[in-house]
Amino acid sequence: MNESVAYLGPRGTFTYEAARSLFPEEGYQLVPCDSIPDVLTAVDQGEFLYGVVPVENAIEGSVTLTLDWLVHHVQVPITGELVYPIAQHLMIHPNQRELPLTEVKRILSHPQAVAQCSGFLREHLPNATITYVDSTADAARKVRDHADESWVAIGSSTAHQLYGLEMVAESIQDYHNNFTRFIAVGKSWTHPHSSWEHQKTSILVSLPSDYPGALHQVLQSFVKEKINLSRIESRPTKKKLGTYYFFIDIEEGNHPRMKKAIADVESWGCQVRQMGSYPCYDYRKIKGS
Ligand SMILES: O=C(O)C(=O)Cc1ccccc1
Repeated sequence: MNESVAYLGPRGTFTYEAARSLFPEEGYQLVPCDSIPDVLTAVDQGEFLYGVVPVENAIEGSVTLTLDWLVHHVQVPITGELVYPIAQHLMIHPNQRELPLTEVKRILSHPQAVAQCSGFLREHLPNATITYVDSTADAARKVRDHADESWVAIGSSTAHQLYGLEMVAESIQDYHNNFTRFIAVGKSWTHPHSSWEHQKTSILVSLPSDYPGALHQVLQSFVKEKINLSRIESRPTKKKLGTYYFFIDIEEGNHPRMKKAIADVESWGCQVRQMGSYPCYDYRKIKGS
Protein backbone atom coordinates (compact mmCIF):
# COMPACT_ATOMS: atom_id res chain seq x y z
CA MET A 1 0.00 0.00 0.00
CA ASN A 2 1.24 3.48 -0.84
CA GLU A 3 2.05 5.77 2.09
CA SER A 4 -0.50 8.55 2.64
CA VAL A 5 0.22 12.27 2.32
CA ALA A 6 -2.34 14.89 3.37
CA TYR A 7 -2.21 18.27 1.63
CA LEU A 8 -4.18 21.53 1.59
CA GLY A 9 -6.75 20.69 -1.04
CA PRO A 10 -8.79 20.28 -3.06
CA ARG A 11 -6.81 19.14 -6.12
CA GLY A 12 -5.34 22.10 -7.99
CA THR A 13 -3.99 24.11 -5.04
CA PHE A 14 -0.39 25.24 -5.14
CA THR A 15 0.13 22.90 -2.18
CA TYR A 16 -1.15 20.04 -4.39
CA GLU A 17 1.51 20.94 -6.97
CA ALA A 18 4.21 21.07 -4.28
CA ALA A 19 2.99 17.80 -2.69
CA ARG A 20 3.05 16.07 -6.09
CA SER A 21 6.65 17.19 -6.61
CA LEU A 22 7.73 16.20 -3.10
CA PHE A 23 5.85 12.89 -2.98
CA PRO A 24 5.62 11.25 -6.44
CA GLU A 25 2.22 9.63 -7.01
CA GLU A 26 3.81 6.27 -7.87
CA GLY A 27 4.95 5.82 -4.25
CA TYR A 28 2.51 7.91 -2.21
CA GLN A 29 -1.24 8.38 -2.00
CA LEU A 30 -2.07 12.11 -1.92
CA VAL A 31 -5.19 12.98 0.08
CA PRO A 32 -6.78 16.48 0.06
CA CYS A 33 -7.82 18.16 3.33
CA ASP A 34 -10.04 21.25 3.60
CA SER A 35 -7.68 23.52 5.53
CA ILE A 36 -4.14 23.89 6.91
CA PRO A 37 -5.28 23.00 10.48
CA ASP A 38 -6.99 19.89 9.07
CA VAL A 39 -3.74 18.72 7.43
CA LEU A 40 -1.66 19.29 10.54
CA THR A 41 -4.20 17.74 12.92
CA ALA A 42 -4.69 14.67 10.73
CA VAL A 43 -0.92 14.04 10.64
CA ASP A 44 -0.63 14.71 14.37
CA GLN A 45 -3.37 12.17 15.09
CA GLY A 46 -1.75 9.56 12.85
CA GLU A 47 -4.47 9.51 10.16
CA PHE A 48 -1.80 10.20 7.53
CA LEU A 49 1.94 9.56 7.62
CA TYR A 50 2.93 12.90 6.09
CA GLY A 51 1.46 16.31 5.32
CA VAL A 52 2.33 19.26 3.09
CA VAL A 53 1.45 22.89 3.91
CA PRO A 54 2.66 26.35 2.79
CA VAL A 55 4.81 28.22 5.28
CA GLU A 56 6.15 31.37 3.60
CA ASN A 57 5.64 33.39 0.43
CA ALA A 58 8.16 35.71 -1.19
CA ILE A 59 5.64 38.55 -1.61
CA GLU A 60 3.33 38.15 1.36
CA GLY A 61 5.62 36.64 4.01
CA SER A 62 4.73 34.00 6.58
CA VAL A 63 1.66 31.82 6.41
CA THR A 64 0.90 32.58 10.05
CA LEU A 65 -1.85 29.95 10.28
CA THR A 66 0.78 27.24 9.63
CA LEU A 67 3.28 28.70 12.12
CA ASP A 68 0.67 29.13 14.84
CA TRP A 69 -0.72 25.61 14.44
CA LEU A 70 2.78 24.14 14.56
CA VAL A 71 3.43 26.01 17.81
CA HIS A 72 0.12 25.82 19.66
CA HIS A 73 -1.88 22.83 18.45
CA VAL A 74 0.26 19.97 17.11
CA GLN A 75 3.57 18.22 17.69
CA VAL A 76 4.63 17.25 14.18
CA PRO A 77 8.25 17.50 13.07
CA ILE A 78 9.22 19.19 9.79
CA THR A 79 10.74 16.54 7.48
CA GLY A 80 11.41 18.40 4.22
CA GLU A 81 11.18 21.69 2.35
CA LEU A 82 10.39 22.73 -1.20
CA VAL A 83 10.45 26.26 -2.63
CA TYR A 84 8.01 26.32 -5.53
CA PRO A 85 7.21 29.01 -8.17
CA ILE A 86 3.76 30.60 -7.99
CA ALA A 87 1.85 32.20 -10.88
CA GLN A 88 -1.57 33.55 -9.95
CA HIS A 89 -4.23 33.55 -12.67
CA LEU A 90 -7.63 35.23 -12.80
CA MET A 91 -10.41 32.93 -14.00
CA ILE A 92 -14.15 33.00 -14.55
CA HIS A 93 -17.00 30.59 -15.34
CA PRO A 94 -17.25 30.01 -19.14
CA ASN A 95 -20.88 31.26 -19.03
CA GLN A 96 -19.56 34.64 -17.84
CA ARG A 97 -16.71 34.95 -20.33
CA GLU A 98 -18.07 38.19 -21.89
CA LEU A 99 -18.41 39.96 -18.52
CA PRO A 100 -16.30 43.17 -18.33
CA LEU A 101 -13.94 43.16 -15.33
CA THR A 102 -15.61 46.28 -13.93
CA GLU A 103 -18.82 44.27 -13.54
CA VAL A 104 -17.29 41.42 -11.54
CA LYS A 105 -19.07 41.36 -8.17
CA ARG A 106 -16.93 38.94 -6.16
CA ILE A 107 -13.30 37.76 -6.09
CA LEU A 108 -12.73 34.43 -4.34
CA SER A 109 -9.33 33.17 -3.21
CA HIS A 110 -6.96 32.26 -0.41
CA PRO A 111 -5.84 35.35 1.61
CA GLN A 112 -2.21 34.86 0.49
CA ALA A 113 -3.21 34.81 -3.18
CA VAL A 114 -5.33 37.97 -2.81
CA ALA A 115 -2.47 39.75 -1.06
CA GLN A 116 0.00 38.74 -3.80
CA CYS A 117 -2.25 40.43 -6.40
CA SER A 118 -3.52 43.43 -4.43
CA GLY A 119 -2.19 46.05 -6.88
CA PHE A 120 -3.73 44.30 -9.89
CA LEU A 121 -7.10 43.88 -8.15
CA ARG A 122 -7.22 47.50 -7.06
CA GLU A 123 -6.53 48.67 -10.59
CA HIS A 124 -8.71 46.26 -12.60
CA LEU A 125 -11.53 45.09 -10.30
CA PRO A 126 -12.33 48.13 -8.18
CA ASN A 127 -16.00 47.22 -7.76
CA ALA A 128 -15.64 43.64 -6.54
CA THR A 129 -15.95 42.31 -2.99
CA ILE A 130 -13.24 39.93 -1.79
CA THR A 131 -14.29 36.62 -0.26
CA TYR A 132 -11.55 34.61 1.43
CA VAL A 133 -11.74 30.84 1.20
CA ASP A 134 -9.50 28.03 2.49
CA SER A 135 -7.52 27.60 -0.75
CA THR A 136 -7.22 28.85 -4.32
CA ALA A 137 -8.63 25.59 -5.73
CA ASP A 138 -11.58 25.85 -3.34
CA ALA A 139 -12.19 29.29 -4.94
CA ALA A 140 -11.99 27.83 -8.48
CA ARG A 141 -14.40 25.03 -7.53
CA LYS A 142 -16.90 27.52 -6.06
CA VAL A 143 -16.77 29.64 -9.24
CA ARG A 144 -17.37 26.47 -11.31
CA ASP A 145 -20.38 25.61 -9.12
CA HIS A 146 -21.98 29.08 -9.48
CA ALA A 147 -22.41 29.46 -13.21
CA ASP A 148 -24.89 32.35 -12.89
CA GLU A 149 -22.82 34.52 -10.58
CA SER A 150 -20.43 37.25 -11.74
CA TRP A 151 -17.58 35.83 -9.68
CA VAL A 152 -13.88 35.28 -10.42
CA ALA A 153 -11.27 33.09 -8.73
CA ILE A 154 -7.51 33.59 -8.35
CA GLY A 155 -5.47 30.40 -8.55
CA SER A 156 -3.13 28.04 -10.35
CA SER A 157 -3.10 26.88 -13.98
CA THR A 158 -3.80 23.36 -12.65
CA ALA A 159 -7.02 24.63 -11.00
CA HIS A 160 -7.92 26.46 -14.22
CA GLN A 161 -7.77 23.16 -16.12
CA LEU A 162 -9.29 20.91 -13.45
CA TYR A 163 -12.35 23.11 -12.87
CA GLY A 164 -12.94 23.99 -16.53
CA LEU A 165 -12.74 27.76 -16.06
CA GLU A 166 -12.01 30.47 -18.60
CA MET A 167 -8.71 32.34 -18.23
CA VAL A 168 -9.23 36.10 -17.81
CA ALA A 169 -5.67 37.25 -17.02
CA GLU A 170 -2.45 35.33 -16.46
CA SER A 171 0.31 35.93 -13.88
CA ILE A 172 -1.44 38.77 -12.09
CA GLN A 173 0.78 38.79 -8.98
CA ASP A 174 2.31 42.21 -8.32
CA TYR A 175 5.91 40.96 -8.27
CA HIS A 176 7.21 38.39 -10.65
CA ASN A 177 9.73 36.55 -8.50
CA ASN A 178 6.88 34.83 -6.67
CA PHE A 179 7.88 31.69 -4.78
CA THR A 180 6.32 29.87 -1.84
CA ARG A 181 8.15 27.71 0.66
CA PHE A 182 6.26 24.51 1.46
CA ILE A 183 7.11 22.09 4.25
CA ALA A 184 6.53 18.39 4.59
CA VAL A 185 5.66 17.27 8.11
CA GLY A 186 5.43 13.81 9.62
CA LYS A 187 6.25 11.69 12.62
CA SER A 188 8.17 9.14 10.58
CA TRP A 189 10.98 9.63 8.12
CA THR A 190 10.91 9.33 4.38
CA HIS A 191 13.28 10.45 1.65
CA PRO A 192 11.02 10.72 -1.38
CA HIS A 193 13.98 11.90 -3.51
CA SER A 194 17.56 10.71 -3.30
CA SER A 195 19.25 14.10 -3.77
CA TRP A 196 18.71 17.43 -2.09
CA GLU A 197 20.42 20.81 -2.11
CA HIS A 198 21.22 21.29 1.56
CA GLN A 199 19.86 20.60 5.03
CA LYS A 200 18.19 22.94 7.45
CA THR A 201 17.13 22.90 11.07
CA SER A 202 14.14 24.86 12.37
CA ILE A 203 13.86 25.76 16.04
CA LEU A 204 11.41 27.70 18.15
CA VAL A 205 12.94 29.87 20.86
CA SER A 206 11.29 31.63 23.76
CA LEU A 207 13.38 34.16 25.65
CA PRO A 208 13.57 34.58 29.41
CA SER A 209 11.49 37.66 30.30
CA ASP A 210 13.94 39.29 32.68
CA TYR A 211 17.13 39.14 30.64
CA PRO A 212 18.07 42.24 28.63
CA GLY A 213 19.91 41.34 25.43
CA ALA A 214 18.70 37.71 25.36
CA LEU A 215 17.99 37.80 21.62
CA HIS A 216 21.47 39.15 21.02
CA GLN A 217 22.88 36.22 23.03
CA VAL A 218 20.86 33.75 20.95
CA LEU A 219 22.33 35.15 17.73
CA GLN A 220 25.79 35.23 19.29
CA SER A 221 25.57 31.50 20.09
CA PHE A 222 25.28 30.80 16.35
CA VAL A 223 27.96 33.32 15.40
CA LYS A 224 30.35 31.54 17.79
CA GLU A 225 29.83 28.26 15.92
CA LYS A 226 29.99 30.02 12.50
CA ILE A 227 26.47 28.88 11.68
CA ASN A 228 24.33 30.83 9.25
CA LEU A 229 20.71 31.66 10.10
CA SER A 230 18.42 32.17 7.11
CA ARG A 231 15.27 33.35 8.82
CA ILE A 232 13.96 34.74 12.09
CA GLU A 233 10.23 35.22 12.42
CA SER A 234 8.51 36.37 15.56
CA ARG A 235 4.98 35.33 16.48
CA PRO A 236 3.01 36.46 19.52
CA THR A 237 2.92 33.92 22.36
CA LYS A 238 -0.82 34.71 22.66
CA LYS A 239 -0.34 34.82 26.43
CA LYS A 240 0.71 38.46 26.95
CA LEU A 241 0.98 41.46 24.62
CA GLY A 242 4.57 42.08 23.57
CA THR A 243 5.83 38.54 24.21
CA TYR A 244 7.01 36.45 21.27
CA TYR A 245 8.23 33.11 20.07
CA PHE A 246 11.06 33.24 17.54
CA PHE A 247 11.08 30.81 14.65
CA ILE A 248 14.67 30.41 13.56
CA ASP A 249 15.87 28.57 10.44
CA ILE A 250 19.45 27.37 10.64
CA GLU A 251 21.44 26.51 7.51
CA GLU A 252 22.73 23.29 9.00
CA GLY A 253 21.45 19.76 9.56
CA ASN A 254 21.64 17.94 12.87
CA HIS A 255 25.37 18.55 13.09
CA PRO A 256 27.49 18.61 16.31
CA ARG A 257 28.22 22.35 15.84
CA MET A 258 24.51 23.04 15.59
CA LYS A 259 23.80 21.00 18.74
CA LYS A 260 26.52 22.95 20.54
CA ALA A 261 24.98 26.27 19.49
CA ILE A 262 21.55 25.16 20.71
CA ALA A 263 22.99 24.02 24.05
CA ASP A 264 24.57 27.47 24.34
CA VAL A 265 21.21 29.17 23.64
CA GLU A 266 19.63 27.04 26.38
CA SER A 267 22.39 28.00 28.79
CA TRP A 268 21.15 31.64 28.54
CA GLY A 269 17.81 30.54 29.97
CA CYS A 270 16.00 30.31 26.62
CA GLN A 271 13.60 27.48 25.89
CA VAL A 272 14.30 25.74 22.59
CA ARG A 273 11.93 23.41 20.75
CA GLN A 274 13.49 21.61 17.80
CA MET A 275 10.99 21.57 14.96
CA GLY A 276 13.09 19.31 12.72
CA SER A 277 16.30 18.87 10.73
CA TYR A 278 15.42 18.17 7.13
CA PRO A 279 16.51 18.17 3.46
CA CYS A 280 15.62 21.10 1.16
CA TYR A 281 14.72 20.00 -2.36
CA ASP A 282 15.03 21.99 -5.58
CA TYR A 283 11.81 21.77 -7.62
CA ARG A 284 13.76 21.92 -10.93
CA LYS A 285 15.77 18.86 -9.97
CA ILE A 286 12.99 16.67 -8.54
CA LYS A 287 10.41 17.46 -11.25
CA GLY A 288 9.27 14.23 -12.80
CA SER A 289 11.83 12.20 -10.82
O1 LIG B 1 -4.52 28.00 -1.80
C1 LIG B 1 -3.56 27.38 -2.31
O2 LIG B 1 -3.51 27.04 -3.49
C2 LIG B 1 -2.43 27.06 -1.45
O3 LIG B 1 -1.78 26.08 -1.68
C3 LIG B 1 -2.05 28.06 -0.41
C4 LIG B 1 -1.27 29.10 -1.13
C5 LIG B 1 -1.91 30.23 -1.57
C6 LIG B 1 -1.18 31.18 -2.27
C7 LIG B 1 0.15 30.97 -2.54
C8 LIG B 1 0.77 29.83 -2.12
C9 LIG B 1 0.05 28.88 -1.41
